[in-house]
Amino acid sequence: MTKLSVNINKIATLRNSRGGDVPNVVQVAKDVQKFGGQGITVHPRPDERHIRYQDVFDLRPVVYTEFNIEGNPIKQFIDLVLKAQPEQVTLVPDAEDAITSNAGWDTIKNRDFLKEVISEFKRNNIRTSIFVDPVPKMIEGAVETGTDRIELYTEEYASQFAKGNKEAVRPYVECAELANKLGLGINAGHDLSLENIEFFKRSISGLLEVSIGHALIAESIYLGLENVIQRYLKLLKDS
Ligand SMILES: CC(=O)[C@@H](O)[C@H](O)COP(=O)(O)O
Ligand SMILES: NCC(=O)COP(=O)(O)O
Repeated sequence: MTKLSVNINKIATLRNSRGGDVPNVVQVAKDVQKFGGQGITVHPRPDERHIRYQDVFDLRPVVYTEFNIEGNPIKQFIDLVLKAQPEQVTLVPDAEDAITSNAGWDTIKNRDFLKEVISEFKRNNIRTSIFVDPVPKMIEGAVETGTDRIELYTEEYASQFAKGNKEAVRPYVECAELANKLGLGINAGHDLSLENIEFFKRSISGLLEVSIGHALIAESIYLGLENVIQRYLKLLKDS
């Protein structure tokens, strides 16, 4: 089964653009779950340009599905996650000034650092996932860090798929086979959409979870949030 975790960063972006509390991120998280979303993802960034650290604490009591907090494990982020106790933390090596996440971890260079941070989260019963490019060496390196899961960075797949290049899924298929063999759980995310999700899901064996935000919220403008979530759930069904 592949779970749909809805990333609500963009709801916070919209709210922050006016300085008030519309739309209310807590209400949206409740509605996402009511509409069938199987998880809520947030990616608080140090400048709090969308999800604020306080949002994480406000969301914690209402997220009864699976709370996934993503981010670069700087001290402030580690403290936040340990306090909020989500079901999953996803570590992403994004620079502070990056518009959005734009690369996976070099799991070889950062092995010792990742090992230390991951063991701290695992000691606190928080499942760990690390964001990686679909490169076999990085998957092998991920095992060494002790992480429970990897999140495959799907930007390249999404941009190639939009150009009609379905072959772009191949490195993901190979890395998923390797991850399955090595006992790593597989998540995926970034730029997944109603257009490209079905082919990805059908291609990747053992895909446990996708986190989708930007496209899902954009699609909801035309189709409505409940309808869009239902469409994703249908496309993610095991055949
Ligand atoms: C980790 C990842 O893939 C990102 O898509 C991210 O979580 C989205 O963050 P922004 O909403 O800040 O672009
Ligand atoms: N981990 C990826 C995520 O949460 C959502 O990414 P996107 O759909 O906003 O690109």
